[in-house]
Amino acid sequence: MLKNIVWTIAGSDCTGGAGIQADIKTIHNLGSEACSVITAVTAQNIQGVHEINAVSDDVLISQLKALSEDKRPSAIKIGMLANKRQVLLVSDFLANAKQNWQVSPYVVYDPVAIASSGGELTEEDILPTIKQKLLPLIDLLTPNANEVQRVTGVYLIGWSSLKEAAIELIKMGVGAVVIKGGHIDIVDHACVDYCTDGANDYWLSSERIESEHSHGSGCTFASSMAALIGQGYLLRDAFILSKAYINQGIKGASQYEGIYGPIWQGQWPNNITDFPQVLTNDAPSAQQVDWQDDSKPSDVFESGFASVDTDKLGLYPVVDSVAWIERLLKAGVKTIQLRDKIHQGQELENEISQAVALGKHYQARVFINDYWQLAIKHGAYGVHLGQEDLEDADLQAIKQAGLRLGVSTHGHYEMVKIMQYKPSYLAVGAIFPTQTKDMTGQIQGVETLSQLCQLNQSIPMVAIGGITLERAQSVAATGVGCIAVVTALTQAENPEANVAAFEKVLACH
Ligand SMILES: Cc1ncc(COP(=O)(O)OP(=O)(O)O)c(N)n1
Ligand SMILES: Cc1ncsc1CCOP(=O)(O)O
Ligand SMILES: [Mg+2]
Repeated sequence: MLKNIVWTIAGSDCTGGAGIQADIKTIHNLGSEACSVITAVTAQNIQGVHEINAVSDDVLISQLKALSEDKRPSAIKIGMLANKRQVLLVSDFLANAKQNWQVSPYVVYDPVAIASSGGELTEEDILPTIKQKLLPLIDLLTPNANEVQRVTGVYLIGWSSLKEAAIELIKMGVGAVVIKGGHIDIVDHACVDYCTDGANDYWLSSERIESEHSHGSGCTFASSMAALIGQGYLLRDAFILSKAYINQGIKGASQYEGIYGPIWQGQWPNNITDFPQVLTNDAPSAQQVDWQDDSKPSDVFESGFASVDTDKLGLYPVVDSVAWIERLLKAGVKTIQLRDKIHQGQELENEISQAVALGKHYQARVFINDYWQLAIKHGAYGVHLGQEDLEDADLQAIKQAGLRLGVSTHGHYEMVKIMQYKPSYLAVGAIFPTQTKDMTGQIQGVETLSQLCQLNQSIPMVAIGGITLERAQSVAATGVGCIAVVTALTQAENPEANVAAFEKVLACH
């Protein structure tokens, strides 16, 4: 299989902990192919950088040219640029690539040299050239606190100042920003990172890990973002995965005890304890970091929602009428959802009450999609809510009424966010392209489903979207335990036979 190619344009760190060496290890270990363009050969050790040794313009250009011919990347990570000429050369190269290549590369810039412009990593002050030429070509900038302050002049003295600084950076032309929290001292016990593309904000918080081994963490983080976005992960998912990768790397670096050392560029992060918490306004983690003035603790986080009493919900048809509910319950289905997007008013209420009654009659788990008030009123087994539905729903009322709660998620970020609510199940979708609902940009694939199942071992999981009988085996092999389907039953020649066939596949896992 062809791997996704990622370039790193950066300086060599002879200790191997940062720079191009850290980038290559990260990109490779996260499953992409790493190509390198060396800007400088630094001589450094624990005491500091002794020499920069920028490569000549010709040497820089020849590397870019050679790789352009047959190793075009999906993403490029830029680190150390040693002087103004290098900034100009790389900017011209990127402008041309973005305009003329068939697939425009996603460019991540870790402005590692900015804080020391004219100092230990650059020959002269390169900041004005970077602002003028390079930043407008950058899709994602990953500065730390010092770099933010140097570029924007905004001092990070409260959480809102991160937003303020990011807006300034986006005005300078970058597509998105991650402000890394490692050097932000607004709170001392947590490390809070902020990501925005100007339209959406993502906040993560991890317990601060006290360590002497953080050399190379900025290079590693930016390379991880480039590798993951190059592989097709959304910004928010690359963000949380990269943060987990850094946490794993700092914890895993203990073999260098006693000296200032590099973080570990390990394998794919699949341990939930390495993942940060997603900050939401009402979550306990938000209180712990004094996140927003209006954030208030919510009781909803104190205990979980009612249990579905199994970790494998089996086949889960999602249907739009009482007639389908009755037919499939008769066929032996034990978990089913009424997803009625047509009826309203009294007709809708009648559908819901009949669906609930059928569930009781057949001793099956009937979930109601969207209409949580009517689900409570008619004593449904549970409700299923999407991400947007959650904003308006009274989760405490659903919990107090004893209803189970299922929630749709689309990737790592949303899954970790929703895990805080301890719902009765977590649905992941769409696994494959589907005709039933517009899921553009949200196709997860079996590999991501597998990663998510490995990460979340505490809440039952459901896979949905484009799952046919032929694909059921590969989905069930992820360990998901429940397959939700619409058309694989409602458009089947023999739905009853398909129910039995799906159940057979699921029973083997
Ligand atoms: C099991 C299951 N998973 C996901 C969905 C989608 O729910 P939602 O995101 O609320 O979208 P709509 O179904 O309302 O269009 C689901 N219904 N069931
Ligand atoms: C409701 C929903 N949510 C995510 S994908 C989807 C549709 C699944 O339908 P199908 O099984 O026909 O692909
Ligand atoms: Mg919904």
